[in-house]
Amino acid sequence: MKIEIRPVERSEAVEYLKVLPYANGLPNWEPAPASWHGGPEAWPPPRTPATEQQLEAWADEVMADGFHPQAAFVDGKLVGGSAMLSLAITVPGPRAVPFGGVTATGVIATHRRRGLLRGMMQAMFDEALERGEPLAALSASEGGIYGRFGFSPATMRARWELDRNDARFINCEPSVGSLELVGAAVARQAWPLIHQQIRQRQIGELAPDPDRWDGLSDEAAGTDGPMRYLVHRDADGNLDGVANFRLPWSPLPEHTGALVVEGLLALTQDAYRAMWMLLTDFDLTRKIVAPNRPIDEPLRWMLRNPRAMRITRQSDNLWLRILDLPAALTARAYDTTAELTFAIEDDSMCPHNVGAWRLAVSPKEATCTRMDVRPDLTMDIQSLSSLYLGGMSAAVLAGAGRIRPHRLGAVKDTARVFRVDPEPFNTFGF
Ligand SMILES: CC(=O)SCCNC(=O)CCNC(=O)[C@H](O)C(C)(C)COP(=O)(O)OP(=O)(O)OC[C@H]1O[C@@H](n2cnc3c(N)ncnc32)[C@H](O)[C@@H]1OP(=O)(O)O
Repeated sequence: MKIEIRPVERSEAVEYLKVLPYANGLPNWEPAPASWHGGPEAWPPPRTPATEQQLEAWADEVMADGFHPQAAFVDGKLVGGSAMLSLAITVPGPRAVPFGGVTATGVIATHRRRGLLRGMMQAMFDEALERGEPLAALSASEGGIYGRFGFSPATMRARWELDRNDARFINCEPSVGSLELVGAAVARQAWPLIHQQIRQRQIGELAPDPDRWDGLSDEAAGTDGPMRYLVHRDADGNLDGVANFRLPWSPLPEHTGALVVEGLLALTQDAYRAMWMLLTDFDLTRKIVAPNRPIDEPLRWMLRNPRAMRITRQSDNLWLRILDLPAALTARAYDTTAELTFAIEDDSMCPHNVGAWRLAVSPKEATCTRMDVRPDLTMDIQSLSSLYLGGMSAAVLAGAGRIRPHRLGAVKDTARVFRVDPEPFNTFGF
């Protein structure tokens, strides 16, 4: 059996697409408990294979700038594919840092568990490092696969529910701006405009693809009905909030009357409050469901009864992988002045990260250099990747034995250096 891992050429792009589950109408995602989404069903797969015409159109996208596909060939036959997108993520500073986003991944069922994904992943890591991308990231289809490649959760998300009768606000003052229900054409303009400003301050947000919001439409989607769009304008008429919601129909009594908020971004507290006040008191609905929200949603603190907002699922969102340790750690900023010393003990896919490091930070600058004395703590590259955006607790990782301190106070110092507030969050994946 001869295995070859290499980038795809245009003449092979359709074959590459044909190994991907979604192009075959196969499941692309772990079957989530129904509670993850608004309705009674987990997100269904496309169910039917892509047509030759669709594959030809997608093949051009495979060769586009910024999309870096790799394929695995066994005895000359293309049996696996994966790709990295060159994107940017907002890290503490806030600053935009380039990263390689792993996407469009699959190996055909007859050729799995033979190391083909590992081979493609290594090739993609090496290429990302050559392009100067110090980080890789992904959304994991299954939680048990990607840790072995050095990825670890760096942002989280929550699904919550709130009964309409319990949605009583502490401050009910009317907004100084105005709300308007709009069509998809206005929403397609509002989302990029507002997201672009949010991305400049929200740690974890990603630069969108140019066509990210093209799919917003007024057409009905099965039993979900059409998506509805709400915008908020400030007192001068400038857009400062946007939300997408739907009112799905369900045959199950426990799911009827839900208003599902698929996305909501606000630039001001006034816009945030005004949009939630309308969405949580929509006539002829019973409860509000928000399936993809930050775990530190301010709405809870606006309610007279904060317990009424029930988190019904909390899960990992973006998984991060530090590829180039000193470049990554000096690309973000730090609020404090401190010196941390730590060792990374094992990183077979990026061996240049292994060893002892000294990270010296201040609000003005950060340096990260090798050292040869005993460091204050030892950790794996996954733990450092989870700490990087500032959303994970060093104490929890130490409690799990993933960070091993060699000095009293070393874990507390690590937490102080990396932690950010509010929690990192990304509104969408890739
Ligand atoms: C980021 C995204 O794109 S998410 C989409 C990912 N795609 C899918 O989930 C589609 C269905 N699955 C597949 O096509 C394949 O199983 C893939 C792509 C996930 C893995 O491809 P493979 O070539 O089988 O992986 P490979 O053999 O390199 O596995 C490397 C390691 O991961 C393990 N592994 C692979 N898949 C899984 C899995 N589904 N669950 C648990 N472990 C797994 C292997 O056992 C192996 O372990 P080892 O390092 O201890 O030897």
